[in-house]
Amino acid sequence: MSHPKENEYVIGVDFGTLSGRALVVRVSDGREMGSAVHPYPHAVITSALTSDLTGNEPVRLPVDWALQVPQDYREVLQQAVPQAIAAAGIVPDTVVGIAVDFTACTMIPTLNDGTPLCEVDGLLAEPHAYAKLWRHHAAQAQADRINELACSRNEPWLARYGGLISSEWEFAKALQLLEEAPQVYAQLERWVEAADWIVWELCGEYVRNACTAGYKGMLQDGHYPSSDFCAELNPDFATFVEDKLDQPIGQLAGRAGTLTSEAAEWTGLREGIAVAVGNVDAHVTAPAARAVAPGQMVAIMGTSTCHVMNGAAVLEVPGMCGAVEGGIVSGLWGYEAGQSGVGDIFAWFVENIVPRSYYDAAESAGLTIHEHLTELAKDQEVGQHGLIALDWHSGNRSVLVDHELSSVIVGQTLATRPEDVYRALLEATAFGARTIVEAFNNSDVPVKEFIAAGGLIRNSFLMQVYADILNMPVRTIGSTQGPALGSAIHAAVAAGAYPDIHAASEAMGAAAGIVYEPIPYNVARYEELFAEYTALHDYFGRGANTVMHRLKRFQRNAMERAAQPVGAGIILTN
Ligand SMILES: Nc1ncnc2c1ncn2[C@@H]1O[C@H](COP(=O)(O)OP(=O)(O)O)[C@@H](O)[C@H]1O
Ligand SMILES: O=C(CO)[C@H](O)[C@H](O)COP(=O)(O)O
Repeated sequence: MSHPKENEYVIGVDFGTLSGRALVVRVSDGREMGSAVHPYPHAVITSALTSDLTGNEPVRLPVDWALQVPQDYREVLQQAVPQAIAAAGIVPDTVVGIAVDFTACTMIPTLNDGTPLCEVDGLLAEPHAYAKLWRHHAAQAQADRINELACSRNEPWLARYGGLISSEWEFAKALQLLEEAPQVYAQLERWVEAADWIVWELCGEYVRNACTAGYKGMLQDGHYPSSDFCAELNPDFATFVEDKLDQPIGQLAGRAGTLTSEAAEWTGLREGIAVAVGNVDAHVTAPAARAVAPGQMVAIMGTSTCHVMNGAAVLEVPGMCGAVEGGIVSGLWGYEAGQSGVGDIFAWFVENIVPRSYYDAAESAGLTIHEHLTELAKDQEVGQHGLIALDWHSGNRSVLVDHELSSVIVGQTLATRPEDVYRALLEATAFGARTIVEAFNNSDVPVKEFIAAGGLIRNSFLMQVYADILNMPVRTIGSTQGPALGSAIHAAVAAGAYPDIHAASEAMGAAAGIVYEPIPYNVARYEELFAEYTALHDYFGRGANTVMHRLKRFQRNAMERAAQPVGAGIILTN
């Protein structure tokens, strides 16, 4: 290990849901020098593959699909990295390492050389050949079967996932691919996490990171679910692990390889610099927040929220996403839980429900629509809007692990205004977070601190609502670039500038941000509303009323009917 020099830099690249952000960071002290963002040209594809992709007619997608285009990820390296270097005003040759973090579980089907199937002749118009984004929720039927079988066979790994695995993950998505498009599955050679694919693009080496392999690929104690288990799911799935998934594992902050000449050309960086093993946008943020000790829960609040926390031992937390040894930092058990929709819910509301007049008023006040609605809602008494909402617009990842669930807002009247609903939605996400924190506390994995990172920390009213509903202080991270900074810290270790992630986090982690203390008056009132939230949560989420599941089935069938020519006489099941 060499001592970090004053004029050495690293780059962290955070691949989010809609864009990739590159951040240049000084190795010696973590100073953020400059950054740039590149939005993915195709964003998230949910309704149809357009003709620019298929080269022919558009191809409609069924309900709950969410695809992305891998070429958009390459563009982030080609655009955002050089722009960040220019913004930082540094000499590119002083960059000693690069690391990336990605949304997960975002899966790319590829050939053995890493070529995404959607770039292979004959597969351009095949939806299953594209990247399936983390929030592709169309594999719930496969996830249900995986859960039922694992439970009936008493599979030892199931407890490591709180008793249920999610439709967002590697096995459920792969099984969907096999069962809906066997001809594409036959061409699939590697089933690759996007985090590892982009590292492969950078250094020419396919190294599977320990984080996604553990949380999303069900790798526990060195083993994946057995071929026997996979065969019982579907005989053609028996050799999935050995044929398409298994790959040498790289530990977090390790070096995957060095920058290739092609990637050096794309990024403007020096060939041969260290490329770190890939990581997940949530987990990578813990060192950036200097929150790697057991009991420090970091909530990365953006389009969704992930909750990550270290623990000294492994215990079962019902409905958690997973517990993985070394899943956040080596030497500790990393726990993860999550809410599939948070900022996404607020975005849905402002894009679909808020009237034009509110946009005009926001513009006149020089505010974003979110800021305007927050201003209108923030001085209400707790409960004044008369509403309770469930935060399930994108399903429920924890603690129910069910993406067939949807939202409900109780209490609307003719007097209900947009700001009332907006506030109820903010509160709903905080109630969802409290449900998760309580699941940990009740399982002897106590949450001692709650640290918020991600884009939503800019909303101070929202942070106060979380403090009041959780009844614990909420500390924000003193950086607006938590994941990218976390990646940069990993790059510094991979480049040999620090001996391990603890030392690098200490030297380069962000300063503490604002601490929001709970306000006792609000806490008392939110207690009552949380009891109402929990009653609704259990009623719709734990089987007393399965209307949400039935509505999803109606919707799927109706969509299929709508896609058929009139009089086609199709038979649908429910
Ligand atoms: N002032 C605000 N209050 C609440 N939500 C906001 C506000 N401004 C933006 N958002 C939401 O934040 C989300 C973006 O968060 P961000 O962390 O930037 O993205 P990502 O999760 O892709 O990294 C969007 O879903 C948007 O709806
Ligand atoms: O599940 C995840 C990590 O395990 C996803 O990466 C995350 O939910 C998506 O992140 P973001 O909301 O920041 O785009």
